[in-house]
Amino acid sequence: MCPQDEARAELLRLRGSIDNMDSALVHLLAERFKVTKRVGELKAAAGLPPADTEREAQQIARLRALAVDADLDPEFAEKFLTFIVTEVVRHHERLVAEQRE
Ligand SMILES: C=C(O[C@@H]1C=C(C(=O)O)C=C[C@H]1O)C(=O)O
Repeated sequence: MCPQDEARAELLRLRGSIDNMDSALVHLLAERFKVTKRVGELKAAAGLPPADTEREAQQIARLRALAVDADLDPEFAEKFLTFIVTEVVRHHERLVAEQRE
């Protein structure tokens, strides 16, 4: 096999692995959002605030430490978590608004 064909074959293998991990991420996120939906419903029913910044600070500190151990950029880990949590809190706020309607 010529070097380009070898590179193409390796590229295909690597992309297969990337696709598997992207699938796992989507499934993990779907499960996480199912659980946070239950948390949102629980909080809305109990009159608790949609966001909990103390809990978020703990999660950020924990994920940053995990990222360092895993050789992942902790800034990226924090941005990724913040992106997800922002969306979760938006869902929770919508639940409260719907309850008021
Ligand atoms: C899920 C919760 O609600 C919000 C969303 C969080 C999350 O997505 O991890 C964390 C804290 C809260 O701001 C919670 O309070 O646990």
